[in-house]
Amino acid sequence: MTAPELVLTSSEMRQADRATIENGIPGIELMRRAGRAVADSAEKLAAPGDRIIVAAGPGQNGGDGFIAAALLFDRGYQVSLGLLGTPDRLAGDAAEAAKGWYGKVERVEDLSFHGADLIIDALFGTGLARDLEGAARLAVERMNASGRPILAVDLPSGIDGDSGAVRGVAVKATRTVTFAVRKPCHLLMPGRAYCGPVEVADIGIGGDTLEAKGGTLFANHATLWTHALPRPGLSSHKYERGHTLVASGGATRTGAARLAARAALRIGSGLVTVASPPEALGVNAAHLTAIMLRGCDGPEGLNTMLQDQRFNSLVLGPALGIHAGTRAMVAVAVHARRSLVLDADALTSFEGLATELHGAFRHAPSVLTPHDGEFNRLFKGHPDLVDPASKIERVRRAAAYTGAVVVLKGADTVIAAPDGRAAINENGTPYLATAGSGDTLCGLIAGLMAQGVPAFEAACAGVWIHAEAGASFGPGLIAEDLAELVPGVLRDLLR
Ligand SMILES: NC(=O)C1=CN([C@@H]2O[C@H](COP(=O)(O)OP(=O)(O)OC[C@H]3O[C@@H](n4cnc5c(N)ncnc54)[C@H](O)[C@@H]3O)[C@@H](O)[C@H]2O)[C@@H](O)CC1
Ligand SMILES: Nc1ncnc2c1ncn2[C@@H]1O[C@H](COP(=O)(O)OP(=O)(O)O)[C@@H](O)[C@H]1O
Ligand SMILES: [K+]
Repeated sequence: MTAPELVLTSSEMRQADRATIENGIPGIELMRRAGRAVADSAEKLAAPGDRIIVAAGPGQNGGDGFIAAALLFDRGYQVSLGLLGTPDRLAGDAAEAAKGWYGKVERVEDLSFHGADLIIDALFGTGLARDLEGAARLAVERMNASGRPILAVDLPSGIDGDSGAVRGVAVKATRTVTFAVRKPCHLLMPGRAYCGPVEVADIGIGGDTLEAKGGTLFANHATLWTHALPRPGLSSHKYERGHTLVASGGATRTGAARLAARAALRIGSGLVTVASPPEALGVNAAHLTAIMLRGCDGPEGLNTMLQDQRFNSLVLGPALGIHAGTRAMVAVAVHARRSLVLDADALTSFEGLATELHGAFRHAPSVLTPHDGEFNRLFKGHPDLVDPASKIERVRRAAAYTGAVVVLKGADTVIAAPDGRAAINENGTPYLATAGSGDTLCGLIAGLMAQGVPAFEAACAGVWIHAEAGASFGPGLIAEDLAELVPGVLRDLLR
């Protein structure tokens, strides 16, 4: 089976580079391999003899640019190179690399990018330390304004490697070539949108080294969780496939729960029941067939229902109402120690009260699925959770704080577990931004947990399957479609 795709932060990557060097591959050799990968990638974007302009920065990213420039010159391209700063400031491997470039070293300020068939952006990589200003900023703005194709070395200059944020201004790359593994900025927004297609070049940093220095952050693909997906045995019966309970809102707010319930059933939960306030039983009954329905009056009603141990997975939140009653239902669910997915109103009801959730979810598999607004409301007053620039860091901290797996939704949904594992999702589509889409996601995750899938794997799989379903439909997608698309996605996964 293919291993999960590791993603390394800038500091983890530096450690992996260092370990590789200590194990006997000199830094300059790594840089030569990186530069060769850049040259090879450039050739895919250029025609023989084309004019290629390399913008090199003051660090090792610039060093990669010098190597690529020399190789491309040898391969018959017309190459010019402009440096940000002066050659005497180059240090380490970059200084060594610069010695192999026999052409003129221009000032990056003097380059005219309009004449280029291809620009190679080797200004900054993982060492970017502050916002771009002055000559660096101007160079990036001029590269972007030229309208010429740009190949970014490691990552588009101006993008923060760990957070994917734009530091003042950033190169809009046509394509990016990175080394060994992808970095968070290749998957997180807005960075991802600046990269173009990302090519990962092997420069000889071993899998063991990458695993040892990273090992907790992944791209969210099937390789991460497919082993955990439920596969019913020949003699399975429905009670072995779990029983998901979804709490419904009042008479005019019932659709969200039914969307979640339907998704739980489609993902394979053996039974699904909607727990409905008495006044909403009629409207729920009018719309449910395979899904069962039970009257459930608030926290006491839920407590009574949960005496039945067969309800092993719960969804609370969609359209449940923002009030103390919802908080009390969450308390009942937590006390009952069932697999639990909390979304929407169940999260917003704790606005400013996050301390009540501190460590609350340690004792049972639990998943919180906020979008940015819900996350910021929930953890208001906790700058350590809300302020970090990196989405990965925010989600990891929230998971550690609550003891739950946290899914921070968006175009770049990040899933993190209290033990530090995290995954970035990338197969979504903007068409998923439609009313009720999040409710469906809750049902998918709860339905997987009902079948015994651990919380982190259930959350990662749920997010991916949800996104895959949405992407397979595309324009015109409405939340009702999502659950119906799940069987097709599952069929491919379980093949
Ligand atoms: N041996 C290694 O570690 C390898 C490193 N490689 C390359 O090395 C890169 C990392 O190199 P570095 O750590 O030197 O970092 P960078 O080359 O990304 O940038 C660091 C340099 O830019 C300056 N700088 C940072 N932010 C600035 C700003 N906003 N305005 C102006 N100057 C700024 C710093 O003072 C420093 O001189 C990677 O992205 C990759 O391209 C590759 O050659 C593979 C091997
Ligand atoms: N631009 C986007 N690209 C990919 N996925 C998106 C995008 N915008 C929203 N989504 C996904 O759509 C879902 C919306 O959920 P949510 O905001 O809770 O909506 P609702 O409350 O209407 O159900 C989430 O899974 C989110 O990750
Ligand atoms: K770059």
